[in-house]
Amino acid sequence: MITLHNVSKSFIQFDAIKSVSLTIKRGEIYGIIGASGAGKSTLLRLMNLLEVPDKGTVEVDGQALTNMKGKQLRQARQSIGMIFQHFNLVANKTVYENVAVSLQLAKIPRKDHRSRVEECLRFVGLEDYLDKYPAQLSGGQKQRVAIARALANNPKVLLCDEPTSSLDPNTTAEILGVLESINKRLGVTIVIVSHEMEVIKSICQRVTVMANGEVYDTITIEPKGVAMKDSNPKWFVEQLSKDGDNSHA
Ligand SMILES: Nc1ncnc2c1ncn2[C@@H]1O[C@H](COP(=O)(O)OP(=O)(O)OP(=O)(O)O)[C@@H](O)[C@H]1O
Repeated sequence: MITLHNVSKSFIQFDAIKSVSLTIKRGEIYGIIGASGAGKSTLLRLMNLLEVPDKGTVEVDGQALTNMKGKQLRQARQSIGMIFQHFNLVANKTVYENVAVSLQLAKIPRKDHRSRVEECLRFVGLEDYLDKYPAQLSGGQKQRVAIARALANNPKVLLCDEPTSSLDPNTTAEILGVLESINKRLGVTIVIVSHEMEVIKSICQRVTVMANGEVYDTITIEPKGVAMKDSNPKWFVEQLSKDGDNSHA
């Protein structure tokens, strides 16, 4: 579903991503973990070309994004939703308007907005919050609105950049539940960047460990979060074996 081939990205002489190749399968919930500055967010943003790679190719759902520009790229991006740690809602727009922004950008006729916005808000359990403003919502509710906005154009992929890092443990579990149901009920492939082992263990089927802009390893996680070692990266296995631990990678 997502294939990166020898992708590199530098910022002013700093090599943030160094020739990374990976493949994410259709229907997976896939994690990216690593220490601060390892390149996790940059790697995620390369998957929808929010960051343009200096070298290498990015393919999503059979489409080579790295060969596209302008309108064609904007259209391809509509099948890739994204959510962020700080939600990125527009403060002076209502919940309804925040979700409808996605439909406006996709040039969906206005007459079709209401039913689609309501459907997406129902999916995340916020159908009664249409007229509220972001400041009137809890962190978890804000993230639900951001998820509804990301779902509005029926994406095939949802990219999540530290989606629960601003939330308390209970709200984190709720949001992970929403992401799981998007994956199961809607068949959306999900990629989650997180520095929290608990998040990765509880929801992901595979995880790539990033270190210094490179893939350190890719691990399969069994149901219930037990590591099934494709190989034996000591650091990662140590982290996985820490029970109920919230320590940062
Ligand atoms: N736009 C940019 N301009 C310059 N340097 C950047 C830019 N974006 C990222 N970097 C640098 O690239 C490296 C990787 O950043 P990235 O945000 O991908 O790491 P990360 O693993 O997500 O870290 P964190 O967990 O702290 O968010 C860092 O050293 C960062 O300072």
